[in-house]
Amino acid sequence: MVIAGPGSGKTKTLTVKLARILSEDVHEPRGVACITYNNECARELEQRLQALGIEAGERVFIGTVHSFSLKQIILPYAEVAGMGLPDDFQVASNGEQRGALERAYDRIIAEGDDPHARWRNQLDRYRRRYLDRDSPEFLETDGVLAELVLAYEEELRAAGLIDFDDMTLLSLRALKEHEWLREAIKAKYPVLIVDEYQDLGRALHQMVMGLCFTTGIRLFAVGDVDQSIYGFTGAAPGLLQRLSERDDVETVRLRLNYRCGSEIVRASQFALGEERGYEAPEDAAEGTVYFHPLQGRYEAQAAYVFDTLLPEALERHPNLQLGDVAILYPAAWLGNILAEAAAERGHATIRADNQAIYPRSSRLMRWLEQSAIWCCDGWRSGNPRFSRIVGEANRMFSDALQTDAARMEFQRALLRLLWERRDSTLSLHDWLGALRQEPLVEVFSRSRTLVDESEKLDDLISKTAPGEPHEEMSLGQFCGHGEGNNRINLTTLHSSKGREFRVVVMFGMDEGGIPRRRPSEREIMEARRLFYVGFTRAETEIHIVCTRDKASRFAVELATRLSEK
Ligand SMILES: Nc1ncnc2c1ncn2[C@@H]1O[C@H](COP(=O)(O)OP(=O)(O)OP(=O)(O)O)[C@@H](O)[C@H]1O
Repeated sequence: MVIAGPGSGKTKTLTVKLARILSEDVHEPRGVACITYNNECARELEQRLQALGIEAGERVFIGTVHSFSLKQIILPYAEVAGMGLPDDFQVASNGEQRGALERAYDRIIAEGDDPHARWRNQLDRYRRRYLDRDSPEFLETDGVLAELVLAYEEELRAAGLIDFDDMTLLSLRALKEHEWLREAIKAKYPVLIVDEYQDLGRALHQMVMGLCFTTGIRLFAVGDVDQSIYGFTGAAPGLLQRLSERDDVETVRLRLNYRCGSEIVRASQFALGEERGYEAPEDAAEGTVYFHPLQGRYEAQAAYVFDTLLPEALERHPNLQLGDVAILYPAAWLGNILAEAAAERGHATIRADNQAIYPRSSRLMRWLEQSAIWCCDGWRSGNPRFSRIVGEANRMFSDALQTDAARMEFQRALLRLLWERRDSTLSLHDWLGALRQEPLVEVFSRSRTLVDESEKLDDLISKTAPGEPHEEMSLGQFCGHGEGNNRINLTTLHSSKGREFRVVVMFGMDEGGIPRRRPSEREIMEARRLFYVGFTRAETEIHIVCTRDKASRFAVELATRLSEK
């Protein structure tokens, strides 16, 4: 287990280790399973592995704990493990989940309030917190919630559906019950690799305990308790600590931060409020921390970022490209203000938050971007290669493309379609529509797991339709073709995790935003870690933009401690 701070090379170590294990330790047909927090992290790992000459495929599973549960446990073993699912079960869409909650609410609570606003988060948290449905903790900690959870799960099951949390819960239950299932997983994947352990929650932790410490799968995990920012989704960073303290776990701690300039590394520990002894390597550049207490509304502050802060940074670093710059903010609505200000000045942006025109973390969307790049230029440059696009499709659509003949037919249809549309000026709407119509329609109709993803595609198709706000969007704009590395990154602090940029602007660093209004002790601690995660994305310059007189307590403390030196 590697426990280390930001920029210490955890992800780099993990990918190199994975590559070495695959080429030297684990021989065909066995492989390695690598579990990470979200699809964005999975893509990042796949790309880094590719740079080492390793394609994810038959022998390497890279994905979230949900996709591991679904693809490696539920789909192959639901029936023999007696999971009680119908043969043709489906993954519930958002609408179906809402329906199940409404029906469960009417059965159990029925007080006339909005079940989604009032109960959804509580329900999710309770389900992730208490995994064993027969345990006294589950049944007694909150009797009403326990009943609501049971009713909700019954409603889903009655409709032949499972949702995301079910994936891990059902898998965990089956693994606990059946030693043969654990042995089967071990036969296929004698090594399990886990990235971002601190954010993965109880279900994964219990899976790891069963698969690794009972069944004997080798474990390699990396994490950082200080970067735990998903408490609200059930992350429990204490589990990482507990694992590292076991006698049969060797824990390695890394001290150097290779990413950030030395001044930024030093300041980052003030941002966290803990002295961790992290340092930059001896030959590291210094890096600079800037504070910008501003007056006025966020619109005016955004104008300052684009008209003053950014031009000055570009002047200091003549080879800086806009793609090396990221603006981070605590909530997506601030991203709207920034996106508008950027557009008014003719800057292209890439947004990674839930207000983005489509969710960048979606696996299908990433695949569509890659296919679009192929149409714009990849068919000529080999970047990406068509075989890679097909490989990813085969993995993503594995439950719909089960035979060689089906895969071949899909590949032919896809190639024909993309080949005829090698033009970056095509309307995105038409391109997506054609893809949806031909190769994808079959896949979606045969798949039991892609309802959510197909809804995202349909949503994007309607947002780009004639008369809609994004009707002008071209294929090239969709995938950033021709803009090189010139799109400014706009992202929430949460989505900036794991990434790095030469210049980072932390925007809206105000009380009420980070932490939120009237925070609990726990929320203050998590907000501080979020502040720290954002801060440590910067290589060369970090800019804290805040409202004068309203600055976040974390920014104030940081400025005070830096001025004390
Ligand atoms: N031993 C090393 N020597 C030089 N550079 C390194 C070394 N290890 C990692 N790096 C570089 O440092 C940067 C940070 O590495 P990486 O992303 O793996 O860190 P991390 O620990 O996963 O960070 P975080 O937790 O903040 O996401 C990368 O640019 C990586 O290439």
